[in-house]
Amino acid sequence: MSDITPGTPAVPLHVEDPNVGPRVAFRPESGTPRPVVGAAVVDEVAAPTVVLAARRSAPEVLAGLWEFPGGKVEPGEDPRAALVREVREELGVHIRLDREVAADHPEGWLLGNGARMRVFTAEIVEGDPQPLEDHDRLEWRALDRAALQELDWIPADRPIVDALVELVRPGG
Ligand SMILES: Nc1nc2c([nH]c(=O)n2[C@H]2C[C@H](O)[C@@H](COP(=O)(O)OP(=O)(O)OP(=O)(O)O)O2)c(=O)[nH]1
Repeated sequence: MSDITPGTPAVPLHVEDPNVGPRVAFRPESGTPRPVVGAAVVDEVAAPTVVLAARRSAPEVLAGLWEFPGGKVEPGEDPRAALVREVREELGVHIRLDREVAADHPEGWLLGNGARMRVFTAEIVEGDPQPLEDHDRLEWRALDRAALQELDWIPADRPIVDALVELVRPGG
């Protein structure tokens, strides 16, 4: 007889790995996920030619994928202030935000976990970016759709990359 009882989640919450013992395989976020902010850091907001992509080193499920540096907004924190803070923590640079890469939703782009992310273009006003936290590699890439999409982005970021290229296109 099956040991599955009504109400048992379809996705197991724990898996047994003979090498490391039980671990959490997938834990849905409870409640509303915290909003996320990301920075499309360009060389110069007035005439951008390249954007800074960052490769995640953690968590395991995202490691190796490229993203916009940034992170979660703290409760009560202004999203733009949160983004400046996150980029300082992660890359060790101070940025000045410019335009929003607008989504078709005021709270931003839908991410894989149901959170929404607002993305802003930005330029560095102080410091030399280094992968200090959460990333193992940074790369300046031409603001060209094909060149950017060659990277292995977090899937939810691909439409944002296209929108960024459109936004910074002369006349965009
Ligand atoms: N920073 C960033 N996060 C992204 C992007 N695309 C995307 O799906 N995400 C997801 C990955 C994470 O689930 C979430 C951001 O969480 P995070 O781990 O970077 O946040 P955080 O630095 O504040 O870290 P913590 O509070 O969880 O320790 O958004 C992106 O381009 N940039």
